[in-house]
Amino acid sequence: MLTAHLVADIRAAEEALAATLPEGELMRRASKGLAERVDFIPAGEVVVMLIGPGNNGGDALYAAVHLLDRGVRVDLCLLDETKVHADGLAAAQAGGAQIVEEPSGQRWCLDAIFGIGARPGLSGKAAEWAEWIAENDPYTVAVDVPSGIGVDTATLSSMYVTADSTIAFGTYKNALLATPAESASGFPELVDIGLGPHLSEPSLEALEGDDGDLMAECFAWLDDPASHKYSRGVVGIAAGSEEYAGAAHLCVAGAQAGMAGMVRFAGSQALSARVVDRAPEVVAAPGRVQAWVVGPGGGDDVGALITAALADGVPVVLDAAALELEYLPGSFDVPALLTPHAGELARLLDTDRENVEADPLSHVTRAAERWNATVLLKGPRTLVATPGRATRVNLTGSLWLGTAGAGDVLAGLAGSLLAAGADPHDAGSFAAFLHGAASVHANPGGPVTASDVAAALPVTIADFIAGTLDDVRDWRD
Ligand SMILES: NC(=O)C1=CN([C@@H]2O[C@H](COP(=O)(O)OP(=O)(O)OC[C@H]3O[C@@H](n4cnc5c(N)ncnc54)[C@H](O)[C@@H]3O)[C@@H](O)[C@H]2O)[C@@H](O)CC1
Repeated sequence: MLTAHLVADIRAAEEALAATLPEGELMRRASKGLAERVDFIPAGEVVVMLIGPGNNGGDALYAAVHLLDRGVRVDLCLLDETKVHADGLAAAQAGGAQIVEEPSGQRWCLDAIFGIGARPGLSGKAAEWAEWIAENDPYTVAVDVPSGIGVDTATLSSMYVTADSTIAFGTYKNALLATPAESASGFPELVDIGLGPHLSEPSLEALEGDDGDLMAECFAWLDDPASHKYSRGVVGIAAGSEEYAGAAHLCVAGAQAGMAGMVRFAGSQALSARVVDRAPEVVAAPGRVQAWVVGPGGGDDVGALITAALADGVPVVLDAAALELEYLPGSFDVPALLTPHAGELARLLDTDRENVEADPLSHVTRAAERWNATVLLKGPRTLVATPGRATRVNLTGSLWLGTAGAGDVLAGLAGSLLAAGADPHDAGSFAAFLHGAASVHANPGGPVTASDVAAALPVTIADFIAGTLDDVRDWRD
């Protein structure tokens, strides 16, 4: 699992660690790690380092010494000559770094204007440098975080640096993993400076390919050779309508590909007949379920279906047509997973889609607290927020997953994990992870249909549990 921490927690950890180390050791570790991570810059090339007033600039100045040692030339642009890491500057200059007035012509750039001490936005010289990067497109490496973005909020500002890669120290920051700020960080890499034992709970987590054992832990019956379809759980699907019959099929396909032992379908006689015709394993008779999925492609009866599902007192997944304010209780008293996209979440929170997209972390957290539920906000980096838990951000999948019906498959899959024993936070985040991974497996680098994704899920799940899943992260290089 990748983890990101808030600035205040990182500072506390750095303080605790620094107290156990010789003076300056942390910056030595950071700058050495930084220099190692940019070893692809060839000797003889010129790197321009944009140096701000704090320790972020200090990291780059000490890294300059390593680069100079191996024949890379270093130009330094100082944001403020009166506020610069003096010892770092002296070391870089002693190694042969030149101070230049402004960046011009260099093909390599290190953004060390601001690190975790940054306030969002850039002005004056820093803004001019960010414009120079945007116009001239040098290969840009951000030191710890790209300057100008909201480090904790993962928001963008009116002016910020867009990097090709970011070398982060100690832990990821929210801005390196969550949208929209992650788009400015390029490919983020981590340098271990020994912070781990001093870090508190993460603010953000991201599942990785080798986290299959975490998913397996959610399902006690996996260890029981005598488990049967009912011990695996029954998921009830109330999806589809005359107009959107396909949603019923896709939601059922997602549910069948998941962990539950049985799928029960609740719908009109005509729709039920179609579903069973296509998926003969589905039971279309009333009966007990361990979780309900309500809403994908839903029609006029969605309100009644939600009322019936909630009356069962079992966990629920509410998606699409079910995500109307009038249908939701003031606060859920059953485990609930809501799966809106940005537009649906905006409607629920009475705001605009643009506001949600500009600051998804705060909106998804607000909604989770407002309804005492898990909220899975679908998007290029799907977020799963639950009160009292670290929010999870999903890194699998690609833009090809933006296809009709993909959400129906996701809702069915999440319901299947919920019915099989996972809590809504795990069900939502593992479903998002598997859904993205399956889309990559189904056709790496090309178009997929929602049916392709559902079809690729069982093997993806097997690989994930076995720990043999290929890298399915989409760092969008
Ligand atoms: N604290 C430590 O022990 C370590 C810190 N490290 C580095 O230190 C960085 C943090 O250093 P600092 O706390 O000095 O903070 P920064 O280097 O991020 O700089 C903060 C300074 O910039 C100013 N500033 C911030 N945003 C601004 C804006 N938008 N416009 C104008 N001025 C702005 C602040 O007023 C402050 O003076 C980390 O990101 C990391 O690179 C690493 O060396 C690892 C160890």
